[in-house]
Amino acid sequence: LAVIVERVRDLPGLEYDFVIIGGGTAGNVIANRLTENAKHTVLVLEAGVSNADVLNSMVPFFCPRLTPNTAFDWNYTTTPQDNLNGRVLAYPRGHILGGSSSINFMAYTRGSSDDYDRYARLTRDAGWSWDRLQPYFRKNERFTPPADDHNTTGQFNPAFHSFRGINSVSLAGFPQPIDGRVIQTTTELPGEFPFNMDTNSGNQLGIGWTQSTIGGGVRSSSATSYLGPQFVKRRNLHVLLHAQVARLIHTGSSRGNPAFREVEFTDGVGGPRRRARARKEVILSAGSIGTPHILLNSGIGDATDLTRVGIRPLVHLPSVGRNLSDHPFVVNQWLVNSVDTFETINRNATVAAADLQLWTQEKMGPLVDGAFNHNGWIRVPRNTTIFNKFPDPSAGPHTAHFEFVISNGLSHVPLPTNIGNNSFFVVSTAVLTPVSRGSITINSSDPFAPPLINPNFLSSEPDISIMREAIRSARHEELNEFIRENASSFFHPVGTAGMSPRGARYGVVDPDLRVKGVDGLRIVDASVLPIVPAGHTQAATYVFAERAADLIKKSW
Ligand SMILES: Cc1cc2nc3c(=O)[nH]c(=O)nc-3n(C[C@H](O)[C@H](O)[C@H](O)COP(=O)(O)OP(=O)(O)OC[C@H]3O[C@@H](n4cnc5c(N)ncnc54)[C@H](O)[C@@H]3O)c2cc1C
Repeated sequence: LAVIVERVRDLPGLEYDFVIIGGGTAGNVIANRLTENAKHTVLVLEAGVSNADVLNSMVPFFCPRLTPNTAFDWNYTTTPQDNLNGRVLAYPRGHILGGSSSINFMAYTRGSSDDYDRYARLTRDAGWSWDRLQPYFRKNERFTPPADDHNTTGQFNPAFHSFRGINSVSLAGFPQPIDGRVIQTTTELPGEFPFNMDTNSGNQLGIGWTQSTIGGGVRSSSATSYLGPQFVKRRNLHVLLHAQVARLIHTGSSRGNPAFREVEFTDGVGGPRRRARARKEVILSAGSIGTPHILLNSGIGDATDLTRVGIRPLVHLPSVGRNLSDHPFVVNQWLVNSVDTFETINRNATVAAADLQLWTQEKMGPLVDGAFNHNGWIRVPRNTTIFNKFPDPSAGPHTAHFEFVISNGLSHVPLPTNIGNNSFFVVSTAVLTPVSRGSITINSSDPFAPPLINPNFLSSEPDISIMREAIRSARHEELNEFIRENASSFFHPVGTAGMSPRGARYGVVDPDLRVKGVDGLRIVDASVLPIVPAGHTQAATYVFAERAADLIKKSW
């Protein structure tokens, strides 16, 4: 019996110890770790398609081709953004096994130690602190040589990395002509842009070499790693694709709380609805958009809001879908006279075909890397007046307020039509410590109608001030209007099913990730992070999932 199947008729049954909703970044970690114990049976319900043989998901340089508006994306859009001149933004999420780890830009960035220590403080659970999570970083990460096997001495610090985990991470495997100039800047302007040999050490500040979830020149996702060939042959693990979950079913009560141990889903795209049952727990891992959407569809959320759309409230949990935080992002580009930039590959079919042949035959050449070889993690200067008006929103002194993503050209295809034959140098900027909070809500009782996604970007003054500072340090003019006209998402939403201390009157899950006031249901994905870390969010998601797997195993 194949373990990854497309129809219910190919499953041995519909009752398992654990039913995991979403075969994404976190969901596949849980599936892997729980089935290490041969006695635990696990079913993963994934709405999206198979990742097998999806070339754009395998070839790192093709990552921008996976979103938006493809079969691998949920193709969500935001509500019109009041503070972005009313613009509606694409809001991609992976609709494919591996979830967003199969379509993301692969940057492996942990954030700062301060971020995790703040999670521990906010949840009153020291288990979420930087030090206590180190074993879980190590279980996740497998640091591997870059595709070109170059000498990486001085480009990362091995002391902070694991070479034995499951998910491959590597440095860039193809040199870009700008690499030397970026490093030269760190020696010429060490005050503003100091070099940091390893920005994943917990002290992230400075400019460093990008580490990415790539192994041997190929993307490493939760599907290729945690559901790799050595794991999917486990007889106690089943994965059902094209299974879109509509809602959780109330199955009586246990331990004094309503229990939700059944899941209603589609058997095939647009197919009939079926139900799966968990003897032990349902694990909701549908991501920062999918998870609150499914909770609301199931009657778990703000009772007044649910009643208004015709859904009977079963558990009044007003924080569901609130508290969305995401990084606003702006692409800043400069004309260059070089033609050895990304535009050449994206513009010239002959060059692209030769590069693809090199990748296919040898896993070498420019396609082995994603869209950047360097990132910078920077605090606004101490002498700015920004923090006279409002408190410093960062998690602590080792935490950046903004990020530089440094690219040898524009990575998105198709290229904008108004750039002619020009070539570019790109420093994108992101606010890492946003104060703005958005929401996921619904305006329909149809579980398959898309939710309303409002990241509410730049609705708080500190966010636009920090973005201004970020672009100023990358040298740009006419800043506010430029920002409102160009900012979009960095695709890092979290917090929509946030974790809070046990007994708190706000939040959606306890520090052991059980849904408050509910039995038989936990949430394990990026939605539980109460605040977005000062880093891209996959590393934190993987590490939270690794610890969550241990918490679940311990309780059974
Ligand atoms: C375009 C893009 C680029 C990004 N770039 C980076 C980057 O470079 N570095 C980085 O660290 N982070 C990046 N991120 C963010 C990072 O990928 C996410 O934070 C992380 O993968 C989230 O993991 P998750 O487990 O919470 O959700 P996901 O990985 O999205 O998993 C959720 C899964 O649940 C499934 N699902 C949802 N609803 C249902 C339903 N109703 N029924 C059944 N299944 C359902 C989805 O199909 C999906 O497979 C990027 C994200 C995007 C979208």
